Amino acid sequence: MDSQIFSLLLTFVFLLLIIWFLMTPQARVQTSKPIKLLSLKLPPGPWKLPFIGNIHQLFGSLAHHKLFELSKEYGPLMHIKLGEVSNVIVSSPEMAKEVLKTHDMDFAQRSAFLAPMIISYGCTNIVFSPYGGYWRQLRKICMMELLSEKRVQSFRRIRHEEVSNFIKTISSNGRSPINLSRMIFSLTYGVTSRAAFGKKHDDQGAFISAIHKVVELAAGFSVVDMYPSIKVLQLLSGMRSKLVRLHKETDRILESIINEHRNRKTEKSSYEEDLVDVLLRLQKEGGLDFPLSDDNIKSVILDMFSAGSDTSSTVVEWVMSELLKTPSTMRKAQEEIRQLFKGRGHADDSEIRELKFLKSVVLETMRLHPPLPLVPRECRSSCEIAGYHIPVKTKVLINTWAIGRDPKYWTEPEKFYPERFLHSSTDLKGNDFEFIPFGAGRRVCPGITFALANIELPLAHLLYHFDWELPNQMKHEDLDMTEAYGLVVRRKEDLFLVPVPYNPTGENTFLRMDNW
Ligand code: HEM
Repeated sequence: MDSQIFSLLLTFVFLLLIIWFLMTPQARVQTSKPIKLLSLKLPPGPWKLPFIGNIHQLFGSLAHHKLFELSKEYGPLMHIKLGEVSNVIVSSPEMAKEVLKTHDMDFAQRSAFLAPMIISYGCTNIVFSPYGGYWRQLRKICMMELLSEKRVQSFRRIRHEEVSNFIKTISSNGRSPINLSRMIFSLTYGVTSRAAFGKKHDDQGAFISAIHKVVELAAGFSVVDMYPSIKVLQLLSGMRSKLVRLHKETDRILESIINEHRNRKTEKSSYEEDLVDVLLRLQKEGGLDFPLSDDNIKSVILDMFSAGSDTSSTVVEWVMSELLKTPSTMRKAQEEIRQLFKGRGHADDSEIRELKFLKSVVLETMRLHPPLPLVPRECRSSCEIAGYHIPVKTKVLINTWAIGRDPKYWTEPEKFYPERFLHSSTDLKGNDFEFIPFGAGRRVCPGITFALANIELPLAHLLYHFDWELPNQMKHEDLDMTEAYGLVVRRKEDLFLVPVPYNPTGENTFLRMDNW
């Protein structure tokens, strides 16, 4: 947990104790309800302090690190209490399989908390809507229409144009250090904006910055989410007003985009449709079990950005960081790409997909840096796992960061060694429980194809067109790999690098990208 959250927590713990004692006896009985559950055979866990539970045990480090450490002592199915909220932490492939496969139905839901309630129109988005008919319909729209293989392919031109501009911008910078992190995030948002809205919108900057803030606030570890019954905290912490402001901003922008699309005179072919077009068409056609409202459309579009952009960008950022740390692996990846691009300066998407070593590099990076290290679920109906009782409404966090480091499955788990994936047929859809960066089961990520296209293409070009150096003669081993706090775990410090153009034939290969 970062220092900002730590100081916020300390302030509020004191405040909370006062509020708790001032509460009526009736209300105190209510907050003591979850404590009663401890008399059942819950999974083991560290001793809980009154009122704060195990909050203090998450201080000093990021939650997924601390939880991994605790799981070594208490086991792969561990019970902790954060304020009022009961949490079960899953830290091994075996337990993940139990939760996400054997008991998939029981855990096919996420806990609603304040940020998605306010930002995503009362959790009517795909990510947070409760399991049931509404979610099933949205999910189907997602799989069949928005994120299907065919749709992702239809955005090929957009990806190529954006990557081409990205590479040209880097090359125009000469050999001075660039903030590669910022450029990667802006590239992914650019591609997503054009895929969702058809063009880069005038308000794109404001929209992206609002989404960034939403992702920051949506980790679910804020005081307001740990004490959901003490509503006054939402006001005292300023969280509610911050979220309401962000919601108004994103809603205003999405409203104007929807109106713009509605007022457009010309019809588009299905191949040219952007995501807003698709959703408006489905709204007009009807045929769903519920009328698709404008707010439903907005919440789905928000998902595409909030669930899709930072996650994909952060993988590219971590790949570049890991390759900078291990120059021999960087060279190996470059050799493979340079062989494929030889004489052309580019390659087809299908050829890039066949780059075995690049793929292994991406997988190994996601093993060590899963963008969502704690996959959130909720128990829908009480059940038994490994002989322990999991009460309904328990929050479940699957620690994919810990699972990717399980020494039973990974030799030298902390080592960045892409070769371990070279001859394996690793499945990303959640069938191999020792590697589940996209989750598993009914609520597995539906954006895998879209994500991989947005990761592999820019990476192949970054590695083909440039050699990379660290600024100020920094040594590779000194590159800081500290993670930042957030729902999506990025680098704490932006990645500044010096690009050295690679130009084997002496001609300008960047220009060739125009004919790509
Ligand atoms: C490297 C990139 C990405 C990673 C690592 C990632 C990871 C995840 C994970 C772990 C989940 C939760 C799965 C579970 O509960 O089992 C998830 C859900 C989701 N992801 Fe992704 N994701 C990525 C990219 C994307 C993209 C590009 C999109 C869309 C444009 C997307 C849309 C979604 C949605 C809508 C859900 C909610 C699914 C549901 O609840 O039914 N993701 N993602």
